[in-house]
Amino acid sequence: MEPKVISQTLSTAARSGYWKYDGRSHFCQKQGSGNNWANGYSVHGPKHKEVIMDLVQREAEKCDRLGGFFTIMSMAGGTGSGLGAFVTQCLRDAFPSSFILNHVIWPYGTGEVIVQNYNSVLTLSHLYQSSDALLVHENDVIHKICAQLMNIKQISFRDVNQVIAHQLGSVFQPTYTAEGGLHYSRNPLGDLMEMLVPHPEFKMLGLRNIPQMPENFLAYSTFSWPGLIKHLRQMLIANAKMEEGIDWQVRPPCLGSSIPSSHSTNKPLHFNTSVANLVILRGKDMHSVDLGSFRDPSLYTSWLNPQDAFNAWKTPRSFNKYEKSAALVSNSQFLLKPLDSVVGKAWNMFASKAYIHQYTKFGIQEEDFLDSFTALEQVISSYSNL
Ligand SMILES: Nc1nc2c(ncn2[C@@H]2O[C@H](COP(=O)(O)OP(=O)(O)OP(=O)(O)O)[C@@H](O)[C@H]2O)c(=O)[nH]1
Repeated sequence: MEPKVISQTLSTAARSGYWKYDGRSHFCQKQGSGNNWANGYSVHGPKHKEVIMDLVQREAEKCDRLGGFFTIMSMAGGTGSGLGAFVTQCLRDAFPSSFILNHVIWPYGTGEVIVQNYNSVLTLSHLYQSSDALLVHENDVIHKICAQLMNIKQISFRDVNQVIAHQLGSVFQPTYTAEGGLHYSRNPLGDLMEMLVPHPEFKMLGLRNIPQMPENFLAYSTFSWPGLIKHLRQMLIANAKMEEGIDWQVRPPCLGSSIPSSHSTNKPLHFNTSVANLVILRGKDMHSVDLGSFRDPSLYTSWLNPQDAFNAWKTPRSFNKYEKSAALVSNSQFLLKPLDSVVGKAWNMFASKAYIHQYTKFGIQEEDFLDSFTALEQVISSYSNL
């Protein structure tokens, strides 16, 4: 929201020499939302709706074919979270048949904004109503990747953002989306939703990729597809966010029992059950890769046909100097623990009515909080019962 931040972003893009923002395509105000969701959602949102939506409309009209909207926002502050949730709702109203994917930055677990759990609960519950899917990046996880895989000593947001950008690029750079296809997808957002979001109750998407290492290590490393796929699959089922420290003991539950898996009590602890998965392979010989291990029905919930639950996109073009690389977007139980923790912490604060007056003064009532808690408890319960 702040002019300094916006002008820095504009000039960084222009300086890159690769691309720049249209000089008129930005919006800022003198002040942000003071880490208050209600301020962003109930004050800044309605006040600036017209200007913001005019800017969006102008961009949309430039498109021959509008694929949809991809928003980038944090949950812990007031602007990304509150204004972001408000704008997402406006997009849904103004473009009812367009795809909306919200890229959401999950705050560090500790030491940031005191009301971050309130802001996160309000953001998630509102996005769950108006968005098609939420692609989540946890700052703690990316920070760990910077430290352990990228060998960065003093980690800044710039480093964190570079890893996030790499991961997003590994999904959204052009690929062939049809089996054996030779045409790049023209509708990546739509294809992504079609493959990963088969039910509106399950909208949480997570992203993992392999390999990830400092650029100067690449010249000395070789990778085999079977090795990469084996690691990526174990990262999925053991819910490891990076290739280091994977728990190799985690195994899929045995199938063949007569009890439907959703009612099964014998699921191994820590096994990460999926609704759907999408693997994206980039680099040479990708056509020969055997992805059978991702088609294993025991990885998935019982209510979806396993054949529909797994898809792969491929391209022979290597990505970002990696000769071979694989990314996995999954709709799975990966976020259950962090979600449960955020909701639990927010609930404890709410029970003692801490800081609630900061929200009621901008028109967000206690009932709004209760509705948000209920909505997210439902999401937690749905994912738990996969
Ligand atoms: N990954 C990443 N996270 C960021 C970055 N900047 C801020 N955050 C996270 O965003 C949260 C804070 O929200 P901000 O985005 O700074 O706040 P805002 O949306 O501008 O809202 P106000 O400051 O209240 O106007 C914290 O969880 C930060 O860790 C960034 O450049 N990269």
